[in-house]
Amino acid sequence: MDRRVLIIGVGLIGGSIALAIKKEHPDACITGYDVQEENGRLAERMKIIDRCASSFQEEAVTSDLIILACPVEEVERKIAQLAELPLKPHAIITDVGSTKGKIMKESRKLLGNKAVFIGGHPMAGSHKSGPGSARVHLFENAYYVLTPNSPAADEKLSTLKEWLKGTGANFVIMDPEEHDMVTGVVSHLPHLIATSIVRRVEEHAEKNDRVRWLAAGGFRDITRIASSSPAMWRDIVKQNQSSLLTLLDEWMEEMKFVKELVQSGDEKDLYRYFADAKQFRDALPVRARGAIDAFYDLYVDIQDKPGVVSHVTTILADKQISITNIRILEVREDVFGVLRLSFQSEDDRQKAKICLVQHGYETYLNM
Ligand SMILES: NC(=O)C1=CN([C@@H]2O[C@H](COP(=O)(O)OP(=O)(O)OC[C@H]3O[C@@H](n4cnc5c(N)ncnc54)[C@H](O)[C@@H]3O)[C@@H](O)[C@H]2O)C=CC1
Ligand SMILES: O=C(O)C(=O)Cc1ccc(O)cc1
Repeated sequence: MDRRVLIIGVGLIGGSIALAIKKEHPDACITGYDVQEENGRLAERMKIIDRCASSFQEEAVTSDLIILACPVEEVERKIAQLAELPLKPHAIITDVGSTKGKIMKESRKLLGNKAVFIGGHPMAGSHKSGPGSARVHLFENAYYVLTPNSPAADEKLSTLKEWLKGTGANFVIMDPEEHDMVTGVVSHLPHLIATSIVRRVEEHAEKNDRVRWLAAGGFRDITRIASSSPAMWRDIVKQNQSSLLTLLDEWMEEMKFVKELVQSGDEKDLYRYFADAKQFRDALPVRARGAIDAFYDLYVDIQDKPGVVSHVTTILADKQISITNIRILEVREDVFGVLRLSFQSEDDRQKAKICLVQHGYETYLNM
């Protein structure tokens, strides 16, 4: 197998793919190109990629594998630009974009080229972004959709799977239109709904500050994804417009039904509505590892006292527990804030929890 890989867009997904490729193919030279130069440099410093380049065109013509890992509108533009280049005859071009229909249509421009295009979408990720959040295990046990665009691309499927073996993902071939409808149902529409819930709550919070304090538990669970990259989601909605319009019509019907249910107050119907949803959700398969589990975060309530943050970090340093990220998240009525500590492993997170609790801190695994 040839050994030059180019990743265009070294953020959460590009960075995680780079780590997974390196794990299985340590000899491969992985170059990253990112329009935000600091992301490329950070990925290089973190040894996520071997080197970063300042022009993707120069790198593309000598690469055996090109992975487009930028927002999906940009994936389309990059395909058109790559189609103009004298790419290596056996090169494979793939992407990781959350939509496939428009990208696959655009990929026809590459058919005149001897390189092949195989669309890709790892069905795992997070609301975090940037190379600092990249994780080698992000895609473990997740489904990874592949959409080859030609018989020549079919022939290269096994080579691409070999490159991506380190992801630990389960590959599945899908038709691009079916992909966009299914991801519309399970990912893109839920994202719009989560975001709209946050916007409703924000409006209420402007009138009553207590809304902010009480926005906990369930609200946080169903709106976590609303903290994702706005640029990425702007592009997904633009690319999957037609599926989303159909799904939004269905959603409005569902809300009409819910309104009638609430209005009727019928105990049996209300119970059934919740029970049916619980039964379906409880039966959904759970993934053993990866995605959100790859982020070992611990939340700690901290009081408004000088030196409290350094007290927390000193307790952990004394126990030789490394923190990979630290952030003060929000202000509540009775406390100064919530500290979010990120660790490299579940083991570190559990150790940190135990020693912080011993020192009287209140900690949570989720917010
Ligand atoms: N975040 C997630 O959970 C998942 C995202 N995806 C897809 O992966 C792709 C990347 O998303 P993330 O890694 O999450 O976002 P990210 O924001 O972490 O990384 C995207 C990177 O692309 C770079 N970029 C933007 N425009 C560029 C351009 N013109 N040329 C070169 N680089 C450019 C950005 O500077 C950034 O570093 C998107 O297409 C998204 O739809 C797929 C599965 C999961
Ligand atoms: O954060 C989460 O739970 C996600 O669902 C992440 C995600 C975002 C976009 C995708 O195309 C696939 C996965």
